[in-house]
Amino acid sequence: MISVGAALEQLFELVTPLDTETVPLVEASGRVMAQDAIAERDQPPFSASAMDGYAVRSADISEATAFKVIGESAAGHAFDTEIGPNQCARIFTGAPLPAGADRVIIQEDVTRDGDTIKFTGDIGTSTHIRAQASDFAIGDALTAPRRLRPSDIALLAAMNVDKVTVYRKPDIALISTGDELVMPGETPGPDQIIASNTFGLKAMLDELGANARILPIARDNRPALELCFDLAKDADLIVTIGGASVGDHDLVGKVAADLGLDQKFYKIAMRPGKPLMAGKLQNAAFVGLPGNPVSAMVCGHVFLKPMVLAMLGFPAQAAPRLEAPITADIPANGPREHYMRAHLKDSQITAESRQDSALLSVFADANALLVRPPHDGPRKAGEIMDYLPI
Ligand SMILES: Nc1nc2c(c(=O)[nH]1)N[C@H]1C(S)=C(S)[C@@H](COP(=O)(O)OP(=O)(O)OC[C@H]3O[C@@H](n4cnc5c(N)ncnc54)[C@H](O)[C@@H]3O)O[C@H]1N2
Ligand code: MOO
Repeated sequence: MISVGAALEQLFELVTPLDTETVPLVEASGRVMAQDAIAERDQPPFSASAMDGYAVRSADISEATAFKVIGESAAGHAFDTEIGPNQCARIFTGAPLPAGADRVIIQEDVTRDGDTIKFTGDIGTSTHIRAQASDFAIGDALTAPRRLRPSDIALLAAMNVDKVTVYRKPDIALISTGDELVMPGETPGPDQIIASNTFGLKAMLDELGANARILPIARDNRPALELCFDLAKDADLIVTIGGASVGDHDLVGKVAADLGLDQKFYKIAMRPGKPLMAGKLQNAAFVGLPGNPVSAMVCGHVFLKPMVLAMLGFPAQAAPRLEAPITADIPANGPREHYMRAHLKDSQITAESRQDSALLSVFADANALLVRPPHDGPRKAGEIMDYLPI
């Protein structure tokens, strides 16, 4: 059995950043930018008023008691006459500052009588001006790789970038295996259960920016598995679930080998997740996950998510860990790195009392995986331990 870290290293060797595509800005949210986006203009493109008021020359302020209003600058309608001594222009928020003016007096501090304004009191010190390019300048870059958030989309729009080059979405084929499985919504026989893993994994991987496809369930026989592998052959990553262990009906490894799998490893020192296998199957990366529902999902967090991020151009690295004190004693760990289902609350972490890798209700209650190194000794309440947020 190899360690979790060694397994992850080998998994990273199976994937590379994918090719790119150009998408319209309206479809770019959540995608990972593959090329820097460059601002095509200054923002603001001119010095603009930040308030509604009057644009004046600050040099006049100490002397003059009254200013003559000679025109108006509104957003989208610049006033193109220079402001002279003791003159001003009516100005509105977002409007270009007329030549000559270098300060805006807000209208609350002014009385107006016809074309004349006077200050009513303390006008403060702010100029109420947004300088040209004070947000960003032409040529400024939003750098890749970057997962585009709504705030990035707004920035790109302001930069007048209407198309973005992003990494293609990883195409991931998810194959449940087992005679006992039916799809959600179907009527299971008395000895059957519902296939849950593919649905949980699809949700996890799609959220990360992949395009995960749930293939038909492969029954526990060679022709069925071969058919599903054939349906999956164009995928970037093929993930099987179940049939990975040592039972008589655990055929995934054997069938994949006969189809030409270049196997990198089988079995890792991890709990849950021991019977994990991986390799290259023709052009696709292949990962065979254990069937136990929590094992499959934990392996998704620990292995599949970092692989997908590497395909999306991010550095190949393990899922980042955080630290928190544990709320109760926990006994010594065995020889496998243990990813205990746990609940983080008020910055403290509590291992769930039941750790069976079949328990999806416990997994759904968990919001963290408490990580125990192999052979970790007993731990006391209050000790700081690593966890993965999930
Ligand atoms: N003698 C041994 N038995 C087992 C070992 C072992 O080392 N020696 N390892 C155990 C461990 S650890 C795991 S994990 C499981 C993994 O077994 P498989 O990958 O072969 O998975 P299956 O036997 O096909 O299924 C296990 C369990 O999960 C259910 N399952 C499978 N697929 C799905 C799915 N898509 N959705 C929901 N549930 C699924 C399946 O019905 C079984 O209950 O092996 C142990 N045994
Ligand atoms: O190690 Mo298995 O992956 O418990 O459930």
